[in-house]
Amino acid sequence: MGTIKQEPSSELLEAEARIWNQVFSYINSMSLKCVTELGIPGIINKHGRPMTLTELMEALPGVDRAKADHVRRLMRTVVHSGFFVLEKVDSSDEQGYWLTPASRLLMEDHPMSMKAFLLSQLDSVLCEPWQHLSGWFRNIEDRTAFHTTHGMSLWEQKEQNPRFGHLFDQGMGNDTPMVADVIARDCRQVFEGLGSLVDVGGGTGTLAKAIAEAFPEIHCTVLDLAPIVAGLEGTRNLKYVEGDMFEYIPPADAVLLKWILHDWSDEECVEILKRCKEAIKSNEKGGKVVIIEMVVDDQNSDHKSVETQLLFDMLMMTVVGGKERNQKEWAKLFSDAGFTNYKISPLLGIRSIIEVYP
Ligand SMILES: C[S@@+](CC[C@H](N)C(=O)[O-])C[C@H]1O[C@@H](n2cnc3c(N)ncnc32)[C@H](O)[C@@H]1O
Ligand SMILES: O=c1cc(-c2ccc(O)c(O)c2)oc2c(O)c(O)ccc12
Repeated sequence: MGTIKQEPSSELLEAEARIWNQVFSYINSMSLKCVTELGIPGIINKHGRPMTLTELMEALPGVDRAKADHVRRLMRTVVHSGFFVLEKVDSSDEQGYWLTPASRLLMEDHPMSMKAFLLSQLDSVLCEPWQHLSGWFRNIEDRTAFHTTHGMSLWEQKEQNPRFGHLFDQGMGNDTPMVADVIARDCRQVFEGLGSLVDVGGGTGTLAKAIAEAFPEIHCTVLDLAPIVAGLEGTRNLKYVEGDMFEYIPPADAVLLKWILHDWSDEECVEILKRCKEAIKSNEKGGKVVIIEMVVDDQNSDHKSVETQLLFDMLMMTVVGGKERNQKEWAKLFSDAGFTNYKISPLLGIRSIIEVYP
């Protein structure tokens, strides 16, 4: 009697494939990092038309022609992920690599380049903490897995490791041109009519500078910690103030918080928001706080957007000890800090502009 061979069920095979796909998804990130480090988006752009593998090999500095087939396989992966397309090259049967909107943003000299963002996020300083996440869950001492890994906060690491510090600041800075563009074009009503604005935790002032230019009537102040703003020169309608947002925020018609509150716990956010409320209290129309952050929405948003928001939330938990919040969580913070009203405008992709009123 022959044995009956039991085929693995299709469900099992699907489960296996799902695990492979999830386990290897970091290879997508790292392949994209490699393509970016090799400068391939810029090389194809400079070429000006779809670029064959042979042409790419000729233009790639420091990569031996013997690696052509490896480059082809690398490119096949990032084409599959949607970062490049294969297009017919004029007057030949050959196909060449061409850019998509996403790979254009990885060119060094694109005005809204995200190259530094990619390189900073995939640096080993920020990847290593993920190896220690479960260890951190079992450890009640450390605020984050970043602490468990590096023995210090992200902000301390930036100071101690200038290579990483510079890379991280450049990566954060990558976000500003996109936000500044949307503010100046699609969100003018949020800033129009203000006489003064303080950008709390505004770093070296790239966003405040863009606002000061787009709205010449607004007097802008950048508040950040002393080491960040020391020695920076203002302009006619922009000045720098050193200080701690938990202590005191200078008075203004509006306070701007971009990517600040997601670094902090609910209790810390309420403290910051109370200082904001004091800062706007002398405004006769009541003033407002303008927050640029995500509002996590797992009910109405599409699957990919929610996934990106959840990944950001995990990043905040792991690197700084903050969190991304849903509408209910935001509403609670505002009411706990003594504000009476707020308006959420989802104008910035998966982020929103939240206007909060006393
Ligand atoms: C994640 S960065 C955001 C920077 C900028 N708003 C942006 O969106 O690019 C957080 C900023 O908060 C600043 N910061 C941290 N603690 C602060 C404090 N107690 N008072 C003022 N600024 C602070 C940091 O120096 C840093 O520039
Ligand atoms: O690791 C971080 C990365 C970023 C970041 C995200 C998307 C971008 O396009 C960008 O240019 C920077 O933002 C952070 C942040 O806002 C924090 O408060 C703390 C850590 C991070």
